[in-house]
Amino acid sequence: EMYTSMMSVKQAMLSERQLIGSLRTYIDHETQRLEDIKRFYSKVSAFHNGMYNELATALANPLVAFTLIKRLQSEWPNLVYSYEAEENLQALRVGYKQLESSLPKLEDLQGAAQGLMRLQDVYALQVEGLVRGHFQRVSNGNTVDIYKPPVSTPLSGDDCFLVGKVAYDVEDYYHSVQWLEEAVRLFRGMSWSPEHEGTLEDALDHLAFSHFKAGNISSALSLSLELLRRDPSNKRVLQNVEKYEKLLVARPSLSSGSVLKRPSSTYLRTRNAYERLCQTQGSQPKLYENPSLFCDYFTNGSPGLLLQPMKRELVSLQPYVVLFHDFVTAAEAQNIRDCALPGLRRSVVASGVNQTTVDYRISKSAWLKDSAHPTIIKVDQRITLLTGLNVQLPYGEHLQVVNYGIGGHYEPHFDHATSTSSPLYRLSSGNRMATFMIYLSSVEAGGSTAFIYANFSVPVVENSALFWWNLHRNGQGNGDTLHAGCPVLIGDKWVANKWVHEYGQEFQRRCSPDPEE
Ligand SMILES: O=C(O)CCC(=O)C(=O)O
Ligand SMILES: [Fe+2]
Repeated sequence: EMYTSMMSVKQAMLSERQLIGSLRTYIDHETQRLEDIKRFYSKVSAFHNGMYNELATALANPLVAFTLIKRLQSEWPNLVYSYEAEENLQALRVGYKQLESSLPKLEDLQGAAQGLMRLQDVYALQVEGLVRGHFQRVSNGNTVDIYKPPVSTPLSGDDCFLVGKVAYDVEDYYHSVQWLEEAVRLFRGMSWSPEHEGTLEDALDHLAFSHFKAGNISSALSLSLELLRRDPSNKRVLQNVEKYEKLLVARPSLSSGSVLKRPSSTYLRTRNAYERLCQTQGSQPKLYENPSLFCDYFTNGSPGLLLQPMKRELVSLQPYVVLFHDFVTAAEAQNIRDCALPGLRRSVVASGVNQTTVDYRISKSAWLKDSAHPTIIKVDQRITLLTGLNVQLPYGEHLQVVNYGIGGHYEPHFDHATSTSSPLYRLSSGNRMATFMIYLSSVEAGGSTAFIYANFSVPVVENSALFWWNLHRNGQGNGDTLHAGCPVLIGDKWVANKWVHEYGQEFQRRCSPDPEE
């Protein structure tokens, strides 16, 4: 599951570097082989050209006659039946096979394609722009760049074909139409390449069927006709053409089709708010107009913070959310990331009594014990100084370090358990009362933390930490803490979560029967 973490994507890059090496060797050997063949060709053809008029005299020379006979009996078959080409190819394949188990699998390609489509949706990016390597959105008729990459990476027709096909295979014709449209356009102006999976015919075929499923019969028909011109013997396409023609005669209204809708998903109810908050990247003006929000230097009355108070930014009162700037140093963040690296595994979520992987959380994570590194102990102590909370097991969980992947995200969720059977209760120290989340990296674009019902989002601020209470003082979950990690548009996002449970904090956060507190 390479696509679920940028760290694994980096490993894929190293594998490709090795592959380039063996391909270089292959090219060199094959070039050498062809040069040898060319030399033989030149020698023999020069002989024939030079001897044309004096063939009989030439052959009178026994040396000439001998070399002719020798060439035909020995040199030609040596060349024609040479194994060199196969041997070169074999060496290339051996190099590839050695790496094969560490290369991305089909599920990685599919996951990466899904990641692209997620970015397309959440950030309202235009497919045409993406294909040209741009991250653009159309708003009020103007095309605006969400992010300008230093070098743009255009996609090929085959790239688009694969994304479109991933959508097609799950009957998501909203996306398949858009991506296959681009594939067809690009394939039309392109010649065949040996590394490609699809052809113009494949793309036309899939696009025509997608249009048909979307109710756009006239597009399905014209694409099928184009396909039939290229492949007149294809009976299936011929049948489709006849079917589409009949349909159009019977119901001419089917010519344009309905406007394609995005496939629905589990979080449809909050989708618009979620996406709006992700797109605004934390720049919600009303937040700064609220006079009850402030920034200060904060010690929490802890002597340990007197000399170096923490820069506190109150982000929201209801729910109570604060951002502590420069909570860790760059070196500490690095230590934590390095420690987590070997233990990164696909992130899971609670599902009933179990834990499972889901599309709505795309990342890898690792749990770090205090003993993993002195930095973890320091971070624990700092959290305690700032919040007064007891973060030792079982009152606090181990530190969970998360690395997001391609379009990696965590859709709207609660950190606390909303059912009594949740695995979160295994520590027997109550529910997750508070979240302390450290941003261990920056990102270039995307990746904000969005609070859906509370209507704000916090952009990733490297080395800072976000703190909030998940529970009301009466122990009930605070519905306003519904939050999400927006898809990472550009960058390598790392966070670390410290979850603090109810037990052990009795003297730090007083209880109250008031359901509002
Ligand atoms: O990555 C984020 O911004 C949010 C992560 C989160 O909510 C979580 O890990 O529970
Ligand atoms: Fe969370």
